[in-house]
Amino acid sequence: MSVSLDHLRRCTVAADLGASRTRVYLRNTGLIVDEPSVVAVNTRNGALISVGTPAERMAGRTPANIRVIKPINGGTVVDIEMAQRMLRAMVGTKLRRALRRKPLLRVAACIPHEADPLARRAAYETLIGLGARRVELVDSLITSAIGAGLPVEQPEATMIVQCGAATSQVAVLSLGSIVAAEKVAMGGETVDRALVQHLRNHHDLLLPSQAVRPLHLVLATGDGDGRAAAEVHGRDVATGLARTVRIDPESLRLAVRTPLTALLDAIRTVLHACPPDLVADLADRGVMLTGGAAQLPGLDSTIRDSTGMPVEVAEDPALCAVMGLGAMLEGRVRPVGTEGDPDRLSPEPEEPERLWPEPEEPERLRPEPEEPERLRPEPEEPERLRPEPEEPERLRPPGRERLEPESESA
Ligand SMILES: Nc1ncnc2c1ncn2[C@@H]1O[C@H](COP(=O)(O)OP(=O)(O)OP(=O)(O)O)[C@@H](O)[C@H]1O
Repeated sequence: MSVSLDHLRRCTVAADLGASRTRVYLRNTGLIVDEPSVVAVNTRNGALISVGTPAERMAGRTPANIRVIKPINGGTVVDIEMAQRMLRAMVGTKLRRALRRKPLLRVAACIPHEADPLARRAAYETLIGLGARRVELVDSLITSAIGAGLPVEQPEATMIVQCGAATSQVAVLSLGSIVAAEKVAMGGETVDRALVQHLRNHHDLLLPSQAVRPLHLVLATGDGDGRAAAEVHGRDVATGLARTVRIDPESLRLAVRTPLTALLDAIRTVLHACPPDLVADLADRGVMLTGGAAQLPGLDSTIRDSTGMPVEVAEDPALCAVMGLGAMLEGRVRPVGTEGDPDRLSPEPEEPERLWPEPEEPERLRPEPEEPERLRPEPEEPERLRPEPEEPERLRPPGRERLEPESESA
C-alpha cells in the first residue's frame, strides 16, 4: 500500500478504528478521542443511547430494548451506519470546536496490512459518509512502527509485533517498506476467551467480563508450583450461585498457550521469509511489541524465550498506530517508499472542500431563498411602462351622453 506523503500532510485528522478502541488524532493538537468502539442503541426506536465508555459499561447489563453493538471487528468496519453514529458522537463537538478556524476535513486512517478491498471500502465509506473530503488509508504496521519510534526509513531491519484485540500482525520492515508480514487471529480478546473457557471447563465457573483483566496479572505471577494461587470469583455453572475458586497460575499459562503458539508461529514464518542480512540485523535490534495486548504480562518473555531475540514493549503500545499516523500528518517523519501513487479509493484533490457534517453549515452554503426573487424584475415595472389605463378614458367623451338621442327635443 503506497500513500502519497504530500496527500498525508494535507490531512487534518488521523483515525485508528480498532476493534477494541477508537482513537482520533487532530493535527497540531494531539489525541482527541480514545474510547471503546462500542455503541448502545434502543432497539424499539433506533435511538442512540450512548457511545464509548458508558456504552461499554452497559455490556451484559442491558434490558431487552437496549443493544450494545461493536461496529468494528479486527480493524474492519462491519457496521458502517453504527460506526458513523459512534464517530459522530465521539468527535462531532470536539472536532467542530477545534476546526472552527479551518474546517477542512481530510482524514488519514490506519488499515490492517493487506486488508481486502471490502475492508478498505468500508473504512473509506464510513469516513466519507461523515463528511471527510478525502480519505487516505495507511498500513497500520508502518504507522505503529513509526509510533514506536523504530527507524523504519533506515536500510536495516526492524521487527514489529502488533497485538490488537482480535488480531495480531507481525512484520519486518526496512527502508520504510514491509519486507515480510503475517497476520494471525490472536489478540487480547482471544487470550481472554481462552481464560474464560478454561475456568468454565475445569472449574465450572462463569466469569464476569470485568474479572478477566485481573487474571492477566495472575499469568505473570507464581513459579508453577501453585504457591501463588489466586482466588477468582464467579458464578457456578450448575447452581447459578456465586462461588470462589483458587486457581494455579500454571494452569492459566497452559490455557493461553494455544493462542500464544499461533503468534509465535507467525513470528517464525516472518523470520523465514526474510533475507539472512535482515535476520542478522534483528538479532541485535530485536522485536518491538505494540498494540494494547502487548501489555499482557509475560508476553514479552514468552517471545524472548521462543525466538532468542531481545524483545521490547513500546511506550504506550496501544497508541502507537494513531500517534505514528499523527507524526506522518505533521511531517515529523518521512519514511522512504511511502511516496507514490495516491490511494486509488480517494477522490481527486480538485474536489471542493466539504465540511464535517454540521447541520447548519450546508444551509449557509446554499443561496438564500430571497436572492433569486430580488434578481427578477419587479412585477410593477412593466405596468408603469404601459400607458395608464385612465388616460384614454379621460380623452374620450362620455359615451352614453353622445350616443343617446335627447328624448325631450324629439
Ligand atoms: N494493560 C493491559 N493488559 C493486558 N491486555 C490489555 C491491556 N490493555 C489493553 N489490553 C488488551 O488489548 C486489546 C486492545 O488493544 P488495541 O487497543 O491495540 O486494539 P484495537 O486497535 O482496538 O484492536 P484491533 O487492532 O484488533 O482492531 C484488548 O483486547 C485489551 O484486552
